Amino acid sequence: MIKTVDLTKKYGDAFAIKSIDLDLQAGDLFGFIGPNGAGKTTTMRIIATLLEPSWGEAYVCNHSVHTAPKEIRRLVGYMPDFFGVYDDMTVVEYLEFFAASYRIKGEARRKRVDEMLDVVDLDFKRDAYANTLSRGQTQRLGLARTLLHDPQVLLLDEPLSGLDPRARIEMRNLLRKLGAMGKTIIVSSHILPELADVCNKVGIIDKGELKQNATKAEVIRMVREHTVLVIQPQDREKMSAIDELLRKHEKVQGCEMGDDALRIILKSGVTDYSDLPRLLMQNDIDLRRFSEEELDLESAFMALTKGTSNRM
Ligand SMILES: Nc1ncnc2c1ncn2[C@@H]1O[C@H](COP(=O)(O)OP(=O)(O)OP(=O)(O)O)[C@@H](O)[C@H]1O
Repeated sequence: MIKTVDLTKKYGDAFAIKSIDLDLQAGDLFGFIGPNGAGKTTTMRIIATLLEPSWGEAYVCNHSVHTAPKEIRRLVGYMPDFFGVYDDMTVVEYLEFFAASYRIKGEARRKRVDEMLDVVDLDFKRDAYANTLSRGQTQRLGLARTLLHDPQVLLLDEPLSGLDPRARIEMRNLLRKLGAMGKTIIVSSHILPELADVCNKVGIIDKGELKQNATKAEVIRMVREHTVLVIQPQDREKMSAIDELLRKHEKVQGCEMGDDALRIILKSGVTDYSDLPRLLMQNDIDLRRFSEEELDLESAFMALTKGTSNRM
């Protein structure tokens, strides 16, 4: 659906983005994550054919941005991070205005606008002036506008930015809904936990370079140097016995005692720990929990953009 090859944009001697390779399939919801100035907007604007790359290729449904920008514009809906609304237009008028610019006419236009108001849950504001909407409602209106021509691909630049917690939840649900409609979506953010929930693929970009580009689970796995196990015995009294047994085990680097479970940090590179539960059971320790600790996307991001994340 979306493919970029060696996509590069330079301003003078400075690289805004450097050799970005993306490959997204229909239905992918790609979280494009990076600090301010990392190159997210530049990448999306090139894919939307609003900016020319210095070199490299970007394709949408096999159409190149160089040779088929018109076809791409029909397929893509781009929502910038900030957009103006006209002071003297109601929500319905605003959407009808943009629907008209897509040459959607008459009854079909009214129907389309109503459908979009329904999708973004803004029908109750249809007759309100667009400039009286809250930030969350304005973002939803922007999304409705982006959806008017029924694009297959959505490029959403920081749609969560500036939203209060409730509006973020609503926008996240909306992203899920659009994903379920089969759209291919790139959504940029530096707000990580919110995106982690909704996307299936993640690209981490920093200083114009794509540091990781994989499924969410793969990114997390790649940055974890040590596997960490969480072990909880049936009997709390056995915690120190576990500590004693495992602390000196050849695969274990260290043990940390918690309230009712232990964190066992394995040595770097050790991924096979299948002998450990057996060892514990041979020593009469019944287990309530024995699992690998999950690393969240935010920690993975911090590990990958060390030293730069303070710019966020
Ligand atoms: N017109 C321009 N002229 C010169 N440099 C530019 C121009 N547009 C962008 N840049 C630079 O390119 C880099 C990438 O910018 P971009 O807007 O793509 O980042 P971003 O990840 O979208 O950041 P943000 O989250 O702040 O929107 C930045 O260093 C920026 O200063």
